Amino acid sequence: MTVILETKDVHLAYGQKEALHGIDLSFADNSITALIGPSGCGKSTFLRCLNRMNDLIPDTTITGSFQFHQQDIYAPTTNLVELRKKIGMVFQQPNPFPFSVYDNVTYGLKLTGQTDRRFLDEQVERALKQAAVWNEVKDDLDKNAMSFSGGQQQRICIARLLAVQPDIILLDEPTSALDPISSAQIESTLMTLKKDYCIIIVTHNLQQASRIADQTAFMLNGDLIEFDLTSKMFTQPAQQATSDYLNGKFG
Ligand SMILES: Nc1ncnc2c1ncn2[C@@H]1O[C@H](COP(=O)(O)OP(=O)(O)OP(=O)(O)O)[C@@H](O)[C@H]1O
Repeated sequence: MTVILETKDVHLAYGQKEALHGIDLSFADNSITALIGPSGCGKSTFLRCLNRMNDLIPDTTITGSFQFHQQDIYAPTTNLVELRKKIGMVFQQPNPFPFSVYDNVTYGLKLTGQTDRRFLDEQVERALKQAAVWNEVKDDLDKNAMSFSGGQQQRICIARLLAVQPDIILLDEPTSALDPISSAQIESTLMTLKKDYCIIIVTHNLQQASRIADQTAFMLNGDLIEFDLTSKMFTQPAQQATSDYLNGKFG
């Protein structure tokens, strides 16, 4: 596995209040990393730093190093549209655009000027197959994406992101709004996708982290407490706080 994204000494403050106190993490290709920790510990804040979504929040100060391949994510020359194509994000609530499945999945490609219908058709099929939702929507590509179930909408959103060929997929509690069957389908989709992508997922569901993540990072009050192979952390955590959290003593 090759590390493609590395952060060092990441601090983030909302106004005067520091929410991240120096986070060092690295993320490898072809792997899933889970970010876990109690509510308010900074998981989503950290995740949003990785494709500069926090830039949209006023009065936010971010310092530290973010190396994606050999590129500094926060360099003034970074093209944010390109960055977010390479490091895409899936949110807690499925958020398809209120138009057809086809137009959702081709949205990013059309933004880059792609108009060749055959190419777009191929990409729609590829992305929906990769997101494991093709069989359920292939006869309804013209139907409004919002008319599908929550789980299907979430996989359509994953397909929308895959269409522009990202390197990294960020997911912020992607299954917490879904029923158990839809959640299991998303988990299985992610397990397949990790063969081709680097996946970073924020989850409150410890069983989900233990099922799908190769590495897990445990955060607490804006600090990174422990980062290790999931199999190791869940059986032999190095820190007492990790053990207490995994055993449900707080959180
Ligand atoms: N836009 C914002 N403005 C000000 N403070 C914020 C903002 N977003 C988050 N915070 C604060 O930053 C801290 C970390 O929040 P964050 O949402 O990153 O935690 P989290 O671990 O993802 O929590 P949860 O699991 O509940 O989603 C919290 O104290 C939160 O109140």
